[in-house]
Amino acid sequence: MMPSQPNGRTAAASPAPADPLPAPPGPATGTPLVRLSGVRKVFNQLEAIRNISLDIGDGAFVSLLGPSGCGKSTLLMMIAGLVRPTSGEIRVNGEVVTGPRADVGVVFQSPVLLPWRTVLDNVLFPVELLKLSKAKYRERAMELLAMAKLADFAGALPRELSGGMRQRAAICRALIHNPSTLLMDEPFSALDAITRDDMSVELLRIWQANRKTVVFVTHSIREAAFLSDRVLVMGRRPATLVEDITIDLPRPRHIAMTEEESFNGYVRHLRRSIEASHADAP
Ligand SMILES: Nc1ncnc2c1ncn2[C@@H]1O[C@H](COP(=O)(O)OP(=O)(O)OP(=O)(O)O)[C@@H](O)[C@H]1O
Repeated sequence: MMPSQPNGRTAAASPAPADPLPAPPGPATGTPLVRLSGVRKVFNQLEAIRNISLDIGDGAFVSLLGPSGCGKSTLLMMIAGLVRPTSGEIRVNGEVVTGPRADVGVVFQSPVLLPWRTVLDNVLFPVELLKLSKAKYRERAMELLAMAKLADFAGALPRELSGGMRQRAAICRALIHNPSTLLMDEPFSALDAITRDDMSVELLRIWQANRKTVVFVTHSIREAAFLSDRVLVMGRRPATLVEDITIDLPRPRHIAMTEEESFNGYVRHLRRSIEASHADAP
């Protein structure tokens, strides 16, 4: 039987931000970074999400896993402040979410870079939206691009980049203003299998260097098991959380680990959990 208790890990100290923004809260405050209380979402007559309550600890990597249409993106967009819950409450850093927040970065399925801007200017775009000084953030942008192995492409236009490179640039853009929380909605789903594996390892490297709290939406069981500290399995619509599974595999993780029995045990367990929760779906 797999362990299925909430993850209580706290983050290592974040590197000092190279900007004047308030630093993310330190570890072990006792307060979860993201808290959902009785969250429900109804679209017209359709109940998409039913009564989800959930705490996500500071620095955790948590995946929302479930089949297409179960409500994963809706839940993520509510945490991002881009969709309002019908009832219930969402808090990030202790504050009720009422709209998009500067301490939350979002990475969408498609990288949506502005085609006429260079990679560097795309990464700096949130800085402009937040009316912060671009000059102050330039160095940080170059550091992020170097971390994402894109330093040589800072002056390139998005069309000169591969899909994987564009998605890495979008991740840099989401990190530029040093948000404490990174929300990712199936960011690798358009990539081929090899690039997807490479990007997963890359994301874990970036996450470990920056110690963000990550909420990652996927319908890939393997991807969820490989990346996460904790996988939340979502049941069919109206979505509820059917299982909360701690992935107790060592870090740093390497793709070779996906061939090990311990990894495959988690994959089998997650698959059974999804199958059981969707067995009587119409
Ligand atoms: N703006 C909207 N208006 C009406 N219904 C919506 C809206 N957004 C989502 N829904 C419905 O809510 C349900 C959940 O959709 P959602 O996109 O959150 O699922 P998902 O699990 O992310 O799916 P996928 O993996 O295919 O992206 C679906 O039945 C969808 O049709």
